Amino acid sequence: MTAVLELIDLHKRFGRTEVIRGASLAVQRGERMALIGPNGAGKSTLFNLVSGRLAPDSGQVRLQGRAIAGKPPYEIHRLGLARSFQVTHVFPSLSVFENLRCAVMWSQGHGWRLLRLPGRMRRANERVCELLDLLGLQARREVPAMHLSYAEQRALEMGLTIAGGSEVILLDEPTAGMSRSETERFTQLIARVTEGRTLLMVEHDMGVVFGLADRVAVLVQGEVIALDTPERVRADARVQQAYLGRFVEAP
Ligand SMILES: Nc1ncnc2c1ncn2[C@@H]1O[C@H](COP(=O)(O)OP(=O)(O)OP(=O)(O)O)[C@@H](O)[C@H]1O
Repeated sequence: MTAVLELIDLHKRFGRTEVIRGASLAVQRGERMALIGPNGAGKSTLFNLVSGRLAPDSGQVRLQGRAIAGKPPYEIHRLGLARSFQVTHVFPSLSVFENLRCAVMWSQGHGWRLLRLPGRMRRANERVCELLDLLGLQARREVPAMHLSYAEQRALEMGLTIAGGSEVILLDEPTAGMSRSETERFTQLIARVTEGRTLLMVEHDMGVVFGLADRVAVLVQGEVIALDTPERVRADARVQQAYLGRFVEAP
């Protein structure tokens, strides 16, 4: 197996507090990995180090073998890593179609003027149609994003994340705020849109973790203390201790 994304001995401190303390893990090509850990463990910080929002104090991040730590987010995106955020980044007054087309254009490095070239416009529109089918949003394509339901907005956000066809997808709490039935549908959507890609996601919902993840990485106080299949991680005594036993409540 080939590691597509590698985190190697990462360290990051804010002031006097070391938040990431030698975190290492490798995500294999085509794997779906969940990153879990108690509140304040450093999950978002780790995502920020991988996606380029923060630079590590030491250590390295490798994307398809290439060192990316410290590069700006747009460059890391162009190299094949896309990240979603807990807060949605949609343009509220633009339609679903227009939002997706902006993301497709941006990922190809085109501005509006270049899109006027007929070939580019046609290719961008075709890609948007593929995305609408994949997301189940074809019937909602002309609706302004602000009129979508919460779950539809999250689906659109997912579309914006994958629009550029990145190999590696980072999802930050993709089902946060959803009802049980919305969560189940969205879990299926995540499985569909990440088919054939590599996924690393922060997720608190153990139903989603067990439904999607091939392996689970457990971050506690800035260190990866376990990295294994969901079942083995659930049985790990250190994980039980870190979660004060609550992890056993998983399905
Ligand atoms: N920019 C920052 N400046 C100072 N401290 C920070 C900064 N970002 C995060 N922290 C601190 O780092 C620690 C880890 O935060 P982080 O958000 O990465 O944890 P988390 O595992 O994502 O938590 P949660 O599950 O609650 O979202 C926390 O104590 C937080 O207060």
